[in-house]
Amino acid sequence: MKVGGDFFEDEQAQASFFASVATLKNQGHNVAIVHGGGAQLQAQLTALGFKSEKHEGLRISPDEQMPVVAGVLAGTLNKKMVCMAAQAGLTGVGISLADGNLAVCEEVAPMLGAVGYPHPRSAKLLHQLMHANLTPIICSIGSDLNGRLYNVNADQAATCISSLLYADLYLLSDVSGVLDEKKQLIAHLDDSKIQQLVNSGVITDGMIVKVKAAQEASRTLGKAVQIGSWNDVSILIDELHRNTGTTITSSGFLS
Ligand SMILES: Nc1ncnc2c1ncn2[C@@H]1O[C@H](COP(=O)(O)OP(=O)(O)O)[C@@H](O)[C@H]1O
Ligand SMILES: CC(=O)N[C@@H](CCC(=O)OP(=O)(O)O)C(=O)O
Repeated sequence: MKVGGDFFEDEQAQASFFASVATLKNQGHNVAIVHGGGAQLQAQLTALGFKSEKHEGLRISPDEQMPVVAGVLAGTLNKKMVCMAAQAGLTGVGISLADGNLAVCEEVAPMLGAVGYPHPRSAKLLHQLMHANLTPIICSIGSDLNGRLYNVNADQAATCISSLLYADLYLLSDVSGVLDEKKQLIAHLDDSKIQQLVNSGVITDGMIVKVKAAQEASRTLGKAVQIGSWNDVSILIDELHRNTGTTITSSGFLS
């Protein structure tokens, strides 16, 4: 499960999300959590006098800004997530994509600076943590084999983790799912419909990155991916595969 958007500003959502994760664990499901924090990172960069812009939903991240980027995402927010988990009775272990050889990053484009695309490497650490009844809480900071740190979009980080675990993927944000031009929830999207909605400007900004990450996960895993709200996560408990948001299926997906 991946949480992003205003999650860090909403204490009620945090409590109910982690309570739901605890219930899922008690029901015998293993859960790994990936988190974003773009809004909090933006606020910290601004407070420190850095200008920060996004290109097609990805934050341009000069290497000299990486201490702040990593400080917020892998530091403050990752540890806050571990504390929230503890309040729900879960023992979380906060890690990054760079830990345990989970992933190796590749620079996306020189003009974006240290923005990385994560290639999955080893699920060993995740399996060991979950086997020990610990909940992995993963931030979207990665590295390459030369030791350069990268800022990874958290939806892409979640896709990487789901493919390592062959796990069902839930991308949970502050919207109920993908919305149409009348702001109505779209129950199901496939490749051609996504392309159409992106071309017509109905899907924009961070949602473009999110649907593309969901498409990639659906293709790799051969199963549907959910885009929904962390507010609805408790509904998932009774029926894990119930769709409360938008279900994404991509070519190669076999039902
Ligand atoms: N068609 C759409 N449906 C829903 N949200 C959309 C759409 N197009 C753009 N958005 C925007 O995308 C945002 C979610 O993407 P993003 O902010 O990157 O989420 P997160 O931080 O959870 O990854 C929504 O809050 C909304 O402002
Ligand atoms: C490269 C890139 O764009 N990285 C993201 C990482 C955080 C993120 O994705 O947070 P949300 O899920 O809350 O949006 C960023 O800097 O905002």
